[in-house]
Amino acid sequence: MKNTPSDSGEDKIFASPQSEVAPFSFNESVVDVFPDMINRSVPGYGEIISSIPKILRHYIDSDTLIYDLGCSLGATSLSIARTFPTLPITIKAIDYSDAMVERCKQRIGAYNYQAKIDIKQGDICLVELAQCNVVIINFTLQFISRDKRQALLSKIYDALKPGGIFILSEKISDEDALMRERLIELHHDFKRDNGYSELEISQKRSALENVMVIDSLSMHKRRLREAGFKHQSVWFQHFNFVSMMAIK
Ligand SMILES: C[S@@+](CC[C@H](N)C(=O)[O-])C[C@H]1O[C@@H](n2cnc3c(N)ncnc32)[C@H](O)[C@@H]1O
Ligand SMILES: O=C(O)C(=O)C[C@]1(C(=O)O)C=C[C@@H](O)C=C1
Repeated sequence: MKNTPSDSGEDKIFASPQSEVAPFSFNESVVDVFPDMINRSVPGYGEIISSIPKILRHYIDSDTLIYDLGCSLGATSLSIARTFPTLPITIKAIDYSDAMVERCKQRIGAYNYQAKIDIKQGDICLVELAQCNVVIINFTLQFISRDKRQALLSKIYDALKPGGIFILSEKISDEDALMRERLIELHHDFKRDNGYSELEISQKRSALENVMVIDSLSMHKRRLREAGFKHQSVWFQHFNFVSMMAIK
């Protein structure tokens, strides 16, 4: 995807030694480099974003309502809107970070499509969801406190119309200690291959500690079942990053 100049910076946030690494936050400096950061940090990110419209092909009609929860700069919403440029679908994109929401609003205006993308600042644990056809949460549940995750998934299940689809992408922690270690090594190799230094990898890791709390795949599966989803599958995995789909 083409970036607008304001968010096309190279991620150098953790490149210099910091005497004390502050907890990671989706602030203005992160927003400036976010597309570069997420593409170089999340294996399969681009493939997930470009595959989601293909998965949704069978769920999308003119009056479809889609939620993109934790939308950041709107990559998922834009990917959908640009794949179906003639359909007047409605996408409600919500993010907690003011900086993300402001930049997302500038970004989505830069393209032509019929979809109405409505971007709002808000906490996805608190917002009310209308009856909808599709809900997507890409790499955001991991930033929500664990004790709120089940309630959020249950709210999503309740909001979906029968036959509606939920897409959940997350970093996961393998339950097998050896595999967990190997997958973390592979992820760090992925970051190295993308130009991050040892210092950048370790300082970001410290910044994310206690901010990004990751679950096992079986925990995600259990939560989806508990929320009411009877049909679920992992449709994508690259190292310790997965995307799941669940149908009501
Ligand atoms: C890794 S980014 C998501 C990436 C995005 N979905 C994409 O595919 O490009 C996580 C986002 O979740 C947002 N976030 C974290 N907690 C949130 C909450 N409680 N409500 C809404 N957004 C939240 C952050 O502000 C951040 O923009
Ligand atoms: O696990 C890591 O080291 C990451 O950098 C992952 C991750 C994510 O999954 O959201 C963390 C923060 C940024 O938003 C980009 C990527």
